[in-house]
Amino acid sequence: MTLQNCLVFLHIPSYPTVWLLCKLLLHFNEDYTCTNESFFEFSLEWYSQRQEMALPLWKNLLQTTKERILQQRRLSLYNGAHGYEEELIKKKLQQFAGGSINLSKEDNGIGILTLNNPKLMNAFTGTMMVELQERITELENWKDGKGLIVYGAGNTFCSGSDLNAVKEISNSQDGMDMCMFMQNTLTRLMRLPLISVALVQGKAFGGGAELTTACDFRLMTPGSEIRFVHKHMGLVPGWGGAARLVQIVGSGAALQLLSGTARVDPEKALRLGFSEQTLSSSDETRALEEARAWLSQYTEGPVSVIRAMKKVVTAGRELPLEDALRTEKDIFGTVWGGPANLEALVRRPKHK
Ligand SMILES: CC[C@@H](C(=O)O)C(=O)SCCNC(=O)CCNC(=O)[C@H](O)C(C)(C)COP(=O)(O)OP(=O)(O)OC[C@H]1O[C@@H](n2cnc3c(N)ncnc32)[C@H](O)[C@@H]1OP(=O)(O)O
Repeated sequence: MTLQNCLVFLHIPSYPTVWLLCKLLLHFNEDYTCTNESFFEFSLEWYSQRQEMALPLWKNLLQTTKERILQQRRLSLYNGAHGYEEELIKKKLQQFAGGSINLSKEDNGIGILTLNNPKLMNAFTGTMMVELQERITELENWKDGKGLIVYGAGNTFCSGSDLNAVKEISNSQDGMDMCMFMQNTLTRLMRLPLISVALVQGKAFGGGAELTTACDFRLMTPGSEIRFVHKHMGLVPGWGGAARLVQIVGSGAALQLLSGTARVDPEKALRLGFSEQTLSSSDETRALEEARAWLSQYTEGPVSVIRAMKKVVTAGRELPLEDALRTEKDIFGTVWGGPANLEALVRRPKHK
């Protein structure tokens, strides 16, 4: 990290600590590179040794910035250490154009994410993969968001990667890059502090089936089908679908669905606990309305509480017990004595 990067990265162009930062980095020539963490460890060490010099503000800034870096690291599954160069990968993916990923954020806190490439059964082109990441970044920054419905245009969900693009990136490096990009993206989707539902109409095949596993819930319309067809492609899931499927239905059922490329219709999905409900209509508009109604029973209530609820469940699902408990404590602290809590103490609701 050079001095310029440091300053830009730390976003502290005006603080007096720029002087301190320059002092520190003067020890190193311009080409000094460091990992973010080693830089902050060194800085903290350097300043803690010169206690009288270290401005409390500077130490707080460093600590906050370090936490932000670690948070950013946590958000991203892969990074440079894994050979993951995101900007290069995005450039490559953008060579395969077509379709779009649309997002509408509604006043009631429900987002509607539409996979829009109906001519190809909503198959994911390279630009759609990049747009999916852009929409998820928007959702990560949507502080009023409580719920999300993911569905496909043209009354079908998604038939996986666009096979025309797949042919062009069939070499190992490009395949691994696409795999890491989509795993990063779907992990961020899964971790959104919103309650997410995949509305499955028509077909959810291959990567499309994997996308359904990155949502908290699945709702299916009559006649719809989820199918992990990877074996027929000489593949295993690459977008994280296997790891998530095991968590949802258990390893036995997951192995049968993957190695048997079973057609999962709404009845089978209910039996497996893979789908929450079979909707009554397979009409696109009515199915979306039914999905909204289903989701609203869980997103009713203060946005801060709904988002905190998803966060504690994510912690319980992903962290070792003691870390999950500590995270729950921290999240509890954000709502205890908050506006919704205080208002409820006045209202004294009866839970009949
Ligand atoms: C990590 C997994 C990931 C990867 O490896 O990168 C993948 O997801 S690989 C792709 C896995 N998906 C598939 O193999 C599905 C292939 N498609 C089908 O099996 C069928 O299309 C269908 C989904 C069962 C629907 O069949 P049907 O209703 O008969 O429609 P058509 O087959 O006529 O499709 C209409 C139109 O759409 C094109 N199409 C469909 N899927 C894809 C796709 N994945 N990539 C590119 N194009 C696709 C299909 O070719 C038709 O177009 P035209 O031939 O121009 O009419």
